[in-house]
Amino acid sequence: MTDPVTLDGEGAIGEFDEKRAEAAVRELLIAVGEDPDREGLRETPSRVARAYKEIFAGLWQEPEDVLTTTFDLGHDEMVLVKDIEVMSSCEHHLVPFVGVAHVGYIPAASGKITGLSKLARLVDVFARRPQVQERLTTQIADSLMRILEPRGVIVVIECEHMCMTMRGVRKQGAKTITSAVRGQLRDSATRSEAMSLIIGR
Ligand SMILES: Nc1nc2c(ncn2[C@@H]2O[C@H](COP(=O)(O)OP(=O)(O)OP(=O)(O)O)[C@@H](O)[C@H]2O)c(=O)[nH]1
Ligand SMILES: [Zn+2]
Repeated sequence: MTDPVTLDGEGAIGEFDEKRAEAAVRELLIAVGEDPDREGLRETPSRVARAYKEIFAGLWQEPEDVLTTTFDLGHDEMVLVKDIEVMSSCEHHLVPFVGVAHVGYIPAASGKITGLSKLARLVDVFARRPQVQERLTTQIADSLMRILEPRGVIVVIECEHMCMTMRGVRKQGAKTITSAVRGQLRDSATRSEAMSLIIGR
């Protein structure tokens, strides 16, 4: 079986190796001083392996897989879906970072519009990988620009990082906000309109 090889966070090549993941979790349990053969832990390596397969499912998906449905509605004003749940994993500590994403775009005059749910699916494709928040934000914006060819894109993500909460600096409630703005949404008036829609909850 080919090892999954990540290319700068651009996804994996090869299958998910469940047996290998299971063996690694067993090793980790031993390394932290646990007994992986005790009753409560006996099934844990296989459970964790299956959980990782789900949590990192985005490694085996491409944005093109989800941005499939496009319509021609003749709508060329901003479309914004806000408060899309984000559940991702920090690639430095492999613990979750969670929060919301706001994704907006301005279709080209005779351009492609996608289904609203597809924007949320797109967030998941990139969130379900070992990530940093900045790259997650950029990948969503750049794939929308590439696939829908809109006049502009804005992506704002607000997350709390468990690696800052449950360990390390241990600061609960700190939110990290990242944004990526492309095309016409870089213009200050358009950008302000988008930001006021995002902030006005
Ligand atoms: N820029 C960025 N940093 C992140 C993200 N997720 C986690 N980090 C940071 O990655 C850094 C890794 O720092 P290191 O000094 O290598 O690791 P560490 O000793 O575990 O750091 P501490 O978390 O400060 O204990 C930490 O400052 C984390 O807060 C992210 O999405 N973006
Ligand atoms: Zn972290």
